[in-house]
Amino acid sequence: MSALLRGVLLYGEGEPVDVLIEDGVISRIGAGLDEGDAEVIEAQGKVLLPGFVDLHTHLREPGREDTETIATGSAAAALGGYTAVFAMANTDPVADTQLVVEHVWRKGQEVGLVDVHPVGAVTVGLKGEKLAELGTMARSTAGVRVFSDDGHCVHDPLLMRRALEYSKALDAVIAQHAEEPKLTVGAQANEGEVASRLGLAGWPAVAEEAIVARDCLLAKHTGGRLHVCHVSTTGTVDVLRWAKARGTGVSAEVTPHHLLLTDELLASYDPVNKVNPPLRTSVDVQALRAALAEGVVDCVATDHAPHAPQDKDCEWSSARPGMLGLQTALSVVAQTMVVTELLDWRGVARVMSERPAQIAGLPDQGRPLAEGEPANLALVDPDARWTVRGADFASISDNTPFEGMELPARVVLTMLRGRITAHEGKVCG
Ligand SMILES: NC(=O)N[C@@H](CC(=O)O)C(=O)O
Ligand SMILES: [Zn+2]
Ligand SMILES: [Zn+2]
Repeated sequence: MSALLRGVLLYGEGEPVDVLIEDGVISRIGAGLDEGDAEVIEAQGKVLLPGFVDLHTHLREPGREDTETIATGSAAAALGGYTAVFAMANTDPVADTQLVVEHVWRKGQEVGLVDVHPVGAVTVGLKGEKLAELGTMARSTAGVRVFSDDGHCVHDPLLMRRALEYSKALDAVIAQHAEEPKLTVGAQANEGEVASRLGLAGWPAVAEEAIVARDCLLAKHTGGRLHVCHVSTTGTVDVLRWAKARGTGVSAEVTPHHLLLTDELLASYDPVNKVNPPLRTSVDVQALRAALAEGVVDCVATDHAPHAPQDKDCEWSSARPGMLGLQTALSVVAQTMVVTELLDWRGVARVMSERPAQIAGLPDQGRPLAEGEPANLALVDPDARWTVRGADFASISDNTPFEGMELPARVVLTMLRGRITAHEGKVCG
């Protein structure tokens, strides 16, 4: 199978070129290439980027297939320009054994729209009491390299220390949901002026920052590798900058929603805006954007978190936290980082593809757009404008906080090892 992308801008730069894809790799790049028997895709003015890699996706299978499955989540990922996603371990049963991670891995392969890499739990049952069998999961067919109790914080410092020690031996990374549980009991919203006004119990920034600081010290002490999930506060950025300057093995992600939305939205009491960590202030949003541009925060991860209507269309306090992200990520990053000139398209490739692939140790993702490289690609229309409609998403759930918003830029084609997985808003294959 071969394809010729005609007239693309590599990373949105320079003169238009044609890109020939044969046998799963980029075989030629040049002007006016002969198509031979390749399928021609007219792509004048479109921006070609390496396929996106999401370090933080909730696919809900096994256990909550009423809200998302590996198949529907893979479809959403392909439509969003992703060629690899990391499926979080907070499923039912929890992905804390070889059996479950291999099940998720195999299902992802069967669906074949995106590489689904299972994240292994750090502790048995996400209970924070006993380390899971990290080595067994690492050596399994799934080859787990990212471990996380996401949804919960590994708050016991001794367990966190042991996990970081293991991460060295396994060439893995421990992805921490940084939330000191004693500081967030009953928390419903960012602690601050808005929460006080609305009468919602506060989730203070320090509950995140204290754990990030502690874990950076532990990562430095052990020589292990820490990844900080969904960074949401200005203080966390300061801690990360300090830790990186002293050579700590730490990386960090920010979600699209934390780059765009603030706690002012909570005035509507619409639980679609409830998420963990909570939406913060515009000061935090500005700090997160700057940190991503600077590289203090390494990458964007969606924290795509589908939820059933009964868990979202209810009272604020009983609603579950989480929001969809896969099909809006590129556009929200364009809105917050490209339109604002904080990043160019090469920068977008860095934060959505190259850095996440490096952090997770994926050798064939986030690669340069060059001859001989695997054809894992996302083609973006930089001039598109579109209106978000959750009901139109491939996800089973529709809990998008961006409903009705008009956003810039759109993924028009995604390719996994030379195979088209999504084209013009339709899933292929
Ligand atoms: N982000 C969320 O608000 N929810 C996530 C869990 C998590 O990422 O902590 C979920 O699984 O629903
Ligand atoms: Zn989390
Ligand atoms: Zn999550």
